[in-house]
Amino acid sequence: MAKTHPFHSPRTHGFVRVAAATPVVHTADPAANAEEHVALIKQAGAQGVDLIVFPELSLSGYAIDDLLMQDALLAEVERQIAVLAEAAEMAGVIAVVGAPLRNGDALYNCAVVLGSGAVLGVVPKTYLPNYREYYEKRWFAPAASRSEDTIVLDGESVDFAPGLIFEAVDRPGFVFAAEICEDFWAPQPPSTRAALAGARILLNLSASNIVIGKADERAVLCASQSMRTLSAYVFTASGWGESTTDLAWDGQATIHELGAKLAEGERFALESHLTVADIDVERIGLDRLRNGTFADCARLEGEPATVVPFEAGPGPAGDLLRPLDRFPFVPDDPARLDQDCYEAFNIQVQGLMRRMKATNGEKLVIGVSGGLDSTQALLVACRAFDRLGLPRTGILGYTLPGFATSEGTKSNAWALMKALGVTGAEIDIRPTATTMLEAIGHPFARGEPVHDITFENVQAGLRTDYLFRLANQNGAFVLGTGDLSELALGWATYGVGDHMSHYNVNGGVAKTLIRHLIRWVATKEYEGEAAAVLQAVLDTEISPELVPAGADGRLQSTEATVGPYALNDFFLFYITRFGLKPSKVAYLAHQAWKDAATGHWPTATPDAERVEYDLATIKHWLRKFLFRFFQTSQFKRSALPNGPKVVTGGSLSPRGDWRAPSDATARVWLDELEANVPE
Ligand SMILES: Nc1ncnc2c1ncn2[C@@H]1O[C@H](COP(=O)(O)OP(=O)(O)OC[C@H]2O[C@@H]([n+]3cccc(C(=O)O)c3)[C@H](O)[C@@H]2O)[C@@H](O)[C@H]1O
Ligand SMILES: Nc1ncnc2c1ncn2[C@@H]1O[C@H](COP(=O)(O)OP(=O)(O)OP(=O)(O)O)[C@@H](O)[C@H]1O
Ligand SMILES: NC(=O)CC[C@H](N)C(=O)O
Repeated sequence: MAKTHPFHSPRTHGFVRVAAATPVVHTADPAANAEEHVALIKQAGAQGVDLIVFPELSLSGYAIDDLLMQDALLAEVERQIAVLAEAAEMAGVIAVVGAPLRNGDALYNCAVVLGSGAVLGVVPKTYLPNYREYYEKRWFAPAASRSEDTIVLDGESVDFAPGLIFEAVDRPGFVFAAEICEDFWAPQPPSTRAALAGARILLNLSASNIVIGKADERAVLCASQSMRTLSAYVFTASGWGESTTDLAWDGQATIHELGAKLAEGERFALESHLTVADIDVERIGLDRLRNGTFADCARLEGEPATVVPFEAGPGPAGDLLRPLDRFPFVPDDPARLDQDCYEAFNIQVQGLMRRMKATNGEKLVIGVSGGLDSTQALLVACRAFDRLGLPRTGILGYTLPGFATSEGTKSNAWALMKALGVTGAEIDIRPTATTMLEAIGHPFARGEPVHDITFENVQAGLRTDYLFRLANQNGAFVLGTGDLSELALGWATYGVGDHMSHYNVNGGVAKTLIRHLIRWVATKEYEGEAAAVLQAVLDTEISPELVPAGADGRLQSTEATVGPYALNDFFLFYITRFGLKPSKVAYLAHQAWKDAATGHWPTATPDAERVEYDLATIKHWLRKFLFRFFQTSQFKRSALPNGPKVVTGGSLSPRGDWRAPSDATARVWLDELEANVPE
């Protein structure tokens, strides 16, 4: 399929490409500064940038003191604005530049928005710093003192006000506003109002001199402003060339979205350069949609804003320019992964401890298969018992071999129970299963190799039956093991089956994270025999082991049936956390997974798991996921045991993040996928 299909363009999926420009500054030389601007605007155009923003007073230089009062300088700035408007039009970008501009008898520190060969509007600075090293009130008037809401530039009258909103008429969600440096150090930055009025991209033109610790301060402000206002925040501060008479300038440039950093430029660089990223304005819109507090705040605190319409450029093409995790539930930054595992494990342990305490429980029952989920639940139980001061012998682990249980998993189960010091026991479920299969007249009981769903569920059901009765007999409760990914897929036997338990510690944890959690606990808490058996569990292929090996000797493989968990967890995150369209989920999955050699992998990902998926494979499994998730498995999620929410992607408990009817159809998602994802 030719890469010219609109599916392959970031623009189709609601991305806006922004550039934070860091030009070399020529002190008090507007013509030289304009040349730097033109070069960067051309570069941006060539990279498919939609919106480029320059630092504060970028046309004059910031630290020029009383030169700001010179007629020759101010007139030259006005002349160069016309030059830049033309350059922006030629490059097909919207440019926002910093300039000192006269209006009436006052001088304002302004953001000038240029598009379609003209000035679209001018935003004067609201908060002028006049403390410590800053003396802006000596030269500038604040926005609030203006007597006019328009300004005449190059013979044209345009809007002149803080909080102007610029909205693309041809690109839904491409709505931005600008503020100037000190503005966002104020307790109530103008950009907060702009966001409440609909702006999704907030720009900051800054001339923030650098002192030790300042870069972190700005990064915190950018992250928190983008998180609090559910927006993207683009910050660019003046760099090399600003006057060092009394201060120094590092040219920090960052792009944040919903609290996360998308891109960061080189600081203390000596060359003009761009920091570019694709902002997901569609996702910002969806997040605002589901977060009622944003709308409530807009009603309480919002003010009407002047909206300036504009025509956007053709938009970004080629690959997506933003960081994209292959595993949304497993960060590839080792420090972050360590923190996530610490939190996930402690959430699980706390959940269980509280339930043990509340029920005066001293024992629990768990089916130990030697697979990933029951291993993780067992590790959680051990930690909870240790912290409660209860002997681990109160954890009653049962290995319950059936018709397809392999020697490998059974011996792992036994080794695990022994190494962890819990009470182990084994009950062969085959005689009881045979009795049940006989009673219901199943052909397997007559010796026929019929391994259908009934055959599978008889075993899963009997295991559960045994565990619940053992719980009654021992004054214990049954610990559930099913994970978030299995809940998404309906990959559990309903009711009388592994779907049910008295308390489930894994229901909030995605399968891709469970693997890393086991690795994390193994490294932090265990050594010797226990660490070795945990590694053996990690090395075992995921299988329910309900159907005997085929003629080729291969065991039933879960991922061969439901698709790779790596992809399923990717789909799950973007569909439940943000409500993205299937075509966009497919696009993001393709960008993240199409090339195993690019991007980052979570540390400790085995080489064999460093795979790639082409678009056809992604579409195939996404189709299955959508059908399972939206159409066939909700009834299983509507009746779930208690258990803690763990990941930000959401829980699937009907008492938590996800409520849905159990009798819906997946049609709208399947149709959207077929219509918009090429074969
Ligand atoms: N919307 C709805 N509302 C109410 N009931 C609904 C329903 N849709 C189906 N049903 C009924 O539900 C039943 C089907 O559900 P269910 O009995 O669960 O059976 P089902 O989902 O067909 O089978 C369970 C699947 O989970 C797999 N499994 C089981 C155990 C462990 C693991 C694992 O690896 O962890 C995997 C197993 O391999 C099998 O593919 C049918 O009787 C059907 O009529
Ligand atoms: N042979 C077994 N012995 C004891 N319990 C079992 C056995 N097989 C399954 N179970 C119980 O049923 C649950 C679901 O079974 P399943 O095999 O699907 O999960 P798992 O092996 O723990 O992990 P995974 O789903 O990752 O393979 C298990 O977590 C376990 O509690
Ligand atoms: N130019 C400005 O508005 C600078 C003030 C800003 N608070 C800073 O610390 O850099």
